Amino acid sequence: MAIQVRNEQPELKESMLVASKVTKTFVSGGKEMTALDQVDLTIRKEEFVSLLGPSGCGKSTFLRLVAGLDPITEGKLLLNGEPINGAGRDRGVVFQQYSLLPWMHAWENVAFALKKVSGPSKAEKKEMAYHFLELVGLKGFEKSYPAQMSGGMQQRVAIARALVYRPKLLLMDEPFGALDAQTRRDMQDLLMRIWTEEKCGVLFVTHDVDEAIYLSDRVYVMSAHPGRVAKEMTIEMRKPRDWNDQLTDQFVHYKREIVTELERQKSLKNLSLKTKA
Ligand SMILES: Nc1ncnc2c1ncn2[C@@H]1O[C@H](COP(=O)(O)OP(=O)(O)OP(=O)(O)O)[C@@H](O)[C@H]1O
Repeated sequence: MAIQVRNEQPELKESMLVASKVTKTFVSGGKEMTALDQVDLTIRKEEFVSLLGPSGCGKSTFLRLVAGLDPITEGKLLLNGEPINGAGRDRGVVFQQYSLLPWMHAWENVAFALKKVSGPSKAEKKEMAYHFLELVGLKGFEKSYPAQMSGGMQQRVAIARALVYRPKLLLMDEPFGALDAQTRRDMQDLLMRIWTEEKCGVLFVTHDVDEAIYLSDRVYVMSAHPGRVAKEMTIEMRKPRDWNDQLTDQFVHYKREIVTELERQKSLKNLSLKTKA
């Protein structure tokens, strides 16, 4: 049953993803550990939202909750008004590790995501895989094996695989973390182009402040352990952006604000570690 969002919160009404007081605890070695504590976060339709924060603050945990790979412990996590209850084709996920099947061609890796989809024929699924490989700039490499491709190319295949069933929300967990600086920049521009064409929402986890500002409509900065939302910032720079935008006063202003918050979180974390010792 769809949960009604209260009228007095219009920003929640227009959001495709609503996290309200989401808490996640893990039990490990007989001890309970709170990874996320009352996280409030929204993503509007077709909005690009990044999640930044110190290592271990729960960014990946949050993304896994939205992907439906783990259940929340407390709070509300709604996608289009419905509680998230397991994985679904309305969400595509890209991790840092490409996890392609090495014995399959690039196109077969993409089409594999459609394995359980009834409707399109085998030939149509192949056509869809070819279409998305072209979208990510891999026309001509459809029959390459993962081992014959660079890291950047493999990640393009993984992105094509996540997009092939046209998810409404793309979830990306440090997708460019393993790539060299130049490939990473190319992939950021590719992602911006895809986002413009595919018009899906994006939840993007990264450690890279420049990357978050460059790509996002909004950035959330999380506090160190347990993860809470420490700061939310709207990036009011026109899109699509290009590299010159990173040299503007506006960009530097956003960067200063975010880095200051990250440093604040780091010192709070160190203080709490010292107090515990
Ligand atoms: N399955 C699990 N069982 C127990 N603890 C877990 C599990 N998954 C994550 N955690 C713990 O939850 C906390 C948050 O982890 P998470 O990986 O979400 O952080 P992160 O912000 O993504 O870190 P990083 O930036 O280093 O990738 C960590 O303390 C981690 O050890």
